[in-house]
Amino acid sequence: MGKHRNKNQSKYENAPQKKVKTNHWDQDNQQICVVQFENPIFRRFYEIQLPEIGAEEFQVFWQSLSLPLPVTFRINPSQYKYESLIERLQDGSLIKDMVNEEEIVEPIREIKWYPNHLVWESKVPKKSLRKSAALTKLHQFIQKCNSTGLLTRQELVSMLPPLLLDPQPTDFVLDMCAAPGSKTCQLLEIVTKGLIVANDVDPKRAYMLSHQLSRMPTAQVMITNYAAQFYPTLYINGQRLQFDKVLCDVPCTGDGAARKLPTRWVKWSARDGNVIHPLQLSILMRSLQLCKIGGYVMYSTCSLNPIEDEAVVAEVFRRAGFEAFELVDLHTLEGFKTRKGVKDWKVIITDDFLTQKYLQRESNADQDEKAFLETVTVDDLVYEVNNVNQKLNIKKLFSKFSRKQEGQMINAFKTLKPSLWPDTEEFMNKIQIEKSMRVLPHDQDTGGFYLALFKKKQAVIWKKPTYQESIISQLQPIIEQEQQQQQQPIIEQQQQQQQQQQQQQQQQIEVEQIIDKPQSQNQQQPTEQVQQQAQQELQQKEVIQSADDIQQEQFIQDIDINQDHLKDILRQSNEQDDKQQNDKNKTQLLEPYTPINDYDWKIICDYYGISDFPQGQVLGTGQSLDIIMQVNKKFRYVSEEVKNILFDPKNQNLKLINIGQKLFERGKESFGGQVTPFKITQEGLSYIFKFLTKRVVECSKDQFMEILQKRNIRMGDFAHEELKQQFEQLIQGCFVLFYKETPEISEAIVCQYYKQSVNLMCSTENIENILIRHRLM
Ligand SMILES: C[S@@+](CC[C@H](N)C(=O)[O-])C[C@H]1O[C@@H](n2cnc3c(N)ncnc32)[C@H](O)[C@@H]1O
Repeated sequence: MGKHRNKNQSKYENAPQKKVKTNHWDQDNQQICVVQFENPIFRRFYEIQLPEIGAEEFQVFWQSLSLPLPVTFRINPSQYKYESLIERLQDGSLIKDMVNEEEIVEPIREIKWYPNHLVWESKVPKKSLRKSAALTKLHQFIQKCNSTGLLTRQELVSMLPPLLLDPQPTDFVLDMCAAPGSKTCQLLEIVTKGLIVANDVDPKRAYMLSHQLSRMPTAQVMITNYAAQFYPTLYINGQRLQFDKVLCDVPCTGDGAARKLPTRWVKWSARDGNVIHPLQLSILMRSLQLCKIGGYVMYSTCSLNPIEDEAVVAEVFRRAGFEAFELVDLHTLEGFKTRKGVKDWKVIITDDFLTQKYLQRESNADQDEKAFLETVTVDDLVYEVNNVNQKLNIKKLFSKFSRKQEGQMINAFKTLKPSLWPDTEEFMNKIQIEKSMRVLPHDQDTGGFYLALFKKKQAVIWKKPTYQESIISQLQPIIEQEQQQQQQPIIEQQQQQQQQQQQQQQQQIEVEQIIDKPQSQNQQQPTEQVQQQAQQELQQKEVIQSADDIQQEQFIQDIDINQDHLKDILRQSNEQDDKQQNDKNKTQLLEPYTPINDYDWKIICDYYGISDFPQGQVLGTGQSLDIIMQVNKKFRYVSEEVKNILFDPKNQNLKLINIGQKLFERGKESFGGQVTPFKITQEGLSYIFKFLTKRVVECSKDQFMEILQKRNIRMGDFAHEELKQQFEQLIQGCFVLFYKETPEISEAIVCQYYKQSVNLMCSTENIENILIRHRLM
């Protein structure tokens, strides 16, 4: 380890350089810029981190990172008649209808390793798909189906975490970093009866997530807005809520997603991974606490940097030991090529290490070290630091520089957590890191991805981690020892002070931390009294921690936030945390959700002839205000689980973005001065339809489809006399038109009868959803 394969030249230098360029909208400068898909520092980094792939393969890997991604989508199995779409794709009839016969490309193919024929791919990249006249229809069809919820367009690798987390319909699932929500959607397709808590620290993104989910029934969903590393313990029926599954799709540098994020090529820096590692670690630690014993936590990133991946996984084992959880083997998808989690990697402090100067240094290996040192500047001191000796050398190097430069060195060191470094091979074998999964872009023409699945076996108690000898925790005493040797004249006095300090520090550590760390030989043993004290503290803390409910360490406060594009993420996390602390002392700003008041409920029930529907699960906010005439009033339907969480007195001031499914709303329309009674929402219809005994009109399938296509019908022009009479018997207002497919299944749509016309009261997407499904059948 630590040896470079070459002197002043990358082993891949002779390989042809690609020059892919693309226009890209630069958010920061608000202008279109040309992005070149090449970045030598980025490339050099991965040449170092992926030694297991040879030069030739590296070239393929590298080139694949700059190619556009294929379009992939997943059919939503919770949609009625989704099988018809699969059949039409399988027999090719759907494509034949749309694609020009002369088209040479295979327009669409099934992803065989994904279960139940749900995932399909078009090799024609998104851009070409839009431009190609022959494929325009196909593209429009995919877009339409996506907006109506019949399918979800999602990158292939991004489907892996929910797939391998294997949620069950009745599971309680927590999605820690959920926005913009493609993985939450995937969970929602399966978890139809349990609970999904989807969270994001960024309120704007959390609202995007809410919008994304609105394509599907969501009574079992709660969207929250917390910094995940400080996610509060939730209670349900007075009991601590523990999740069956936790998805921990953390914020990352995203370099595995460089194929779809052109800015990664411009802004890439080796330091970014080092900077974001502590936040990723703290989110994973909290996820492991919130999971129930016997449950699963999926950790994933779209970065191939081991510091964001295996280093984070290794650190949770160092902190929790080997008993609390274990890694689950993820290499189980037949026909899908995966790579094992790596046991070894390099820590690069800054990008300069990857540049020419360092390489020149390597080429002059026999040059006198001292002479070389005279020529380097602090910016050149950027290193792969894999053991104490190398680290000491850096310390020596830095010690030659001026104060300002030393300041820079300290800053550089501050970003370095010992957990960035790989542990011994023995340790990595013990945690079975190879069970975690890497996906390289060129293996299957996808993005790059990393996944690790944990099975929780016991309550997690975080301990002070111990690092292998060579890692940074051992650095301080050795440096001090060196300094002592160099400064003999003042040594006695300093030694005494130092010893005292060390003793005090040692005592404090023993008392404050939960320690099961074997003492290193040069550390002093605590006194008997301190041992006793530590033991008492340990017992007390175990009681608290075995409840798995401790406050997280403030990892992020150590983060150096000089990284431009990570700043926002980290600042948000900090702000959210501050806000969370402040919020504790404030009363809640938003009116809380309460069950629908009896007055409105009676109006609704009388109007639609509803009985036996659980009033307690229909909730609204601001109900204390103007109960009777309030316009734009909305009521949402939540599952029993969501209701029980909301009304558990132990859950105080929940930071909610949204809950459940919008079910009733009162618009501004009025009929002869009367406010419209509440209309049912099309999305909520699936929950309430079978409880309606009034204001429902049955028709034939043909009549239904005719009305659906016309959208507005004037009674004067309407040919179906019998149906017309049924409409005319309605008093003005909302009603539901339906036809019966089978005795159990009906297709239904929310309409409004208004004077002499019938209008559909739902979105274009709602209408398209039904029309497409019928065209497919
Ligand atoms: C990789 S993206 C998640 C993608 C999402 N799982 C999906 O499939 O659509 C990471 C998300 O984490 C959020 N985030 C960043 N820091 C966070 C924190 N401390 N707690 C919770 N969410 C955070 C970001 O706002 C971002 O939406």
